[in-house]
Amino acid sequence: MAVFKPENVEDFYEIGEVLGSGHFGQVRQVRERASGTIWAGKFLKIRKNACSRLGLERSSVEREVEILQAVQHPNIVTLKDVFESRSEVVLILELVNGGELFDFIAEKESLLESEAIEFLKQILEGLGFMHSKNIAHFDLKPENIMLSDKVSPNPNIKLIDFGLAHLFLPGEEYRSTSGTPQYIAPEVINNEPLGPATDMWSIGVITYILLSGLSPFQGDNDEETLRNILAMTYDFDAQHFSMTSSMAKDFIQKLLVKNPSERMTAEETLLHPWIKPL
Ligand SMILES: Cc1ccc2c(c1)c1c3c(c(C)cc1n2CCCN)C(=O)NC3=O
Repeated sequence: MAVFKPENVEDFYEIGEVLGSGHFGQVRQVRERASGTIWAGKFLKIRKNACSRLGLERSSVEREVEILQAVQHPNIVTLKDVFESRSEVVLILELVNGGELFDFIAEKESLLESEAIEFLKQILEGLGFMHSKNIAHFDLKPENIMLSDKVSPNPNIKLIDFGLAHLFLPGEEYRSTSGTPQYIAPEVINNEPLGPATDMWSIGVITYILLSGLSPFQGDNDEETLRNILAMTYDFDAQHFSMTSSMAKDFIQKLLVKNPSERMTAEETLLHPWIKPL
């Protein structure tokens, strides 16, 4: 069982404003007392006993920590420290100040293909590194793709939030129906075995959104969205894709493939002519 620091996190960090919250707990700005450096503290409520339904299983937090410790890469947020009290685990994470890719797109409606390619190259470098270590993210979406800063012309991309990530043991079969409807692959909906290819479907959806501002399968509610995914009812809306290159559409079409084994891998995407022109 992993041992996290039993000291009180507030002895080492001054707790600041809330940056975000979710089913897991909260993410807050924290200031390291010794150095003044600002980090992101992810405060996770832990179940006190097997019967309680509130909070996360400690084992799932251990898994997230183990995965974060295994993937040190310029495009993946780094984990600095872990503290534990009776009912809470606190992950001290690299602060990524530039906000979500989601907001960046919202402000610009959609991106130039050259801008989208620069973002995707970094996302795929980080993802390819994770997949090479048999780790899949399983919650890729614009909210979990952060920009290092808001000002530089081509900000650094960081993948965050490994709460649903999984480290595959050789030959292991893994199923999960977690994730966000708009971005999940058909095999998730069908409760079939998942793998790194499941992340690649999400990349196809994210690319479609980056280039058009539209979400390919989104329906009026989650049920309709899931039906659209299984029916593969997406097209390149003439109004939003009239200026999009055929290479870009080919890239998306090679990811939004129902059979996971026929989808491009992260490595193959980095060699696709749209991403890596000859
Ligand atoms: C400046 C800012 C604003 C909101 C942030 C973060 C940083 C942030 C961060 C992280 C996570 C897991 C969630 C975060 N959130 C919550 C929203 C993420 N989609 C993280 O790991 N580092 C962050 O900076």
